[in-house]
Formats: sequence, structure tokens, C-alpha cells
Amino acid sequence: MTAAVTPGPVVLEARNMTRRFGGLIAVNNVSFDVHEGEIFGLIGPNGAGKTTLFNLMTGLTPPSSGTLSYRGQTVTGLAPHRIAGLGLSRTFQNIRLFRGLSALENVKIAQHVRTHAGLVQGVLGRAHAEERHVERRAWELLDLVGLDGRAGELAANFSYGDQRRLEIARALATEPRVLLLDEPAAGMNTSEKGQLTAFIREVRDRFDLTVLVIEHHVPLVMNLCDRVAVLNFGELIAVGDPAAVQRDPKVIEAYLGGE
Ligand SMILES: Nc1ncnc2c1ncn2[C@@H]1O[C@H](COP(=O)(O)OP(=O)(O)OP(=O)(O)O)[C@@H](O)[C@H]1O
Repeated sequence: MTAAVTPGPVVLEARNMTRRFGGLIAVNNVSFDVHEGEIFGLIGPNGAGKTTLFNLMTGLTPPSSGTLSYRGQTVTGLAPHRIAGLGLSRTFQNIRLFRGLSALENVKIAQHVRTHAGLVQGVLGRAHAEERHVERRAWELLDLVGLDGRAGELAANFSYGDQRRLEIARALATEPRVLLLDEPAAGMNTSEKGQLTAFIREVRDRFDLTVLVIEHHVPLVMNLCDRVAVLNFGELIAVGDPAAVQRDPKVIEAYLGGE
């Protein structure tokens, strides 16, 4: 478990975020703060609303009501690329790499969120200096995630674990301040899961990030996260340090008791 540290300033403020799909309330009046530099876990049973909450935060799904502020600026209602451009970057539960492109190309393309080049221009013809910078940075990120030796291989040929690492490299290519990871351990083998905690901490420290992570693997969440929020049927039933959350009777009943 991480040592208690003084929390940094609030970077994200979710206020009364709600999303209805017809009669179903997938996310129900959820409010929480995330502090700079935290690793903040989001757990809950299947269908609890975790991915929908990430989608609301990153602009993929508009909320029915409620807001998200990032460093005091309301980002609710902005398009996903605008939110990414402000510094919120994410990975997906169902991996969304360009499977037919190489690892290097996947990371290079992601950088156009920052360089403002269009997708076609991003692939075909940037100015030389910018292209060299993009290429160098892509190699650095592949090196960081341990895939620089496989830069030319197609993403489709990578194991789940390596695809997830490549997704993280791609998310980092947009130079985020906040990284949202949707089930980074899914599909990983035991040894890959074992390395993930150290890897996420290293990424947080190296890039001075705030990290939000959805994860089903409870021991990983409890080891990794500074604070944990628990969703159940769309409602936030607990937020706090991992040990306190793990002891909370509401959480035990909703989720951990069933493990
Ligand atoms: N686009 C959609 N249309 C209708 N219902 C949806 C949609 N997206 C999510 N839901 C429903 O909202 C609820 C929350 O789903 P969500 O995927 O956010 O849960 P989750 O906690 O991420 O689940 P899991 O752990 O299984 O990934 C579920 O009942 C789901 O079926």
C-alpha cells in the first residue's frame, strides 16, 4: 500500500453526474474529487456504471445531467478530442488500437491531438522537423512501455498485455495530465498483472500524472490506488483509502463479499 501523502490540489470535480439510458440509470448523481498526483481507483460489480462514468468524463457520452470540471474549467459538453487536448487521455476496456498498423505508427498517429495535424497529414506528410520530433517521441514512449524492440510489428500480433501497454503509450502520446485506464489488467497473465502496479506508478511519477483506473482485479486496486471509489447500480457507495473501503459493510455487501 502507498504511504499516506498530503493530497495535491483538486484537478477533477465530478458533480451530480447522471446518465440515463431509457429507464435505466447507469450513473446516478455521482460526485467526487480527484487530487493531483493521485492514483484513484474505480471499482464495482459488472454493470455498475464504471465505463459509462469514464465515457461521461471523456466526452464520449453526454451526461443527462451533472458536470465535470478539470482544473476549475467545466469540460462537460466538449467533444472528446477537445477534452483530450486539454489533458485528459484514456485507454479502453475493449482495446482500440489500429490493428493493421505497427506499434510505432499507432503511437505516432496519437500525437496529432497535440500537434494539431489531421489524420491523413499525420500519416503522410508533416513538416520534417515536426515529423522527426513525433518519431523520436514515439520511440521514447515505446521504450518506456518496453516495446521499442517490436516497433515495426503489427499491433494485431501483440499479446493482450502488450496491446494494453501499447494503448498506454498511445494515451501518453497526447501528453496528458490525467490518464484514465479502463481495466488495464484485463487479459493479462499473472506475471503481467504483477508488473502492472509498478509500471503504472512509474508512468505516474515520470510524467507527473493523475491516474484514474477502473479495475476488476481487487488485490491490484488495493495495492495500487491511493483512494478508491465504489459504484453499485450507478451510485457511489463509498470513497476513501483502500483499507477503509475494503472494510465498509456496504462495499462488502455489494461487491467484495461476492469475490
Ligand atoms: N449505450 C448504452 N445504451 C444502453 N445501456 C447502456 C449503454 N451503455 C451502458 N449501458 C448500461 O449501463 C449500465 C452500466 O454499464 P457500464 O458498462 O458503464 O458498467 P461497468 O461498471 O463498466 O460494467 P463492466 O464492469 O461489466 O464493464 C449497464 O446496465 C449497461 O447495460
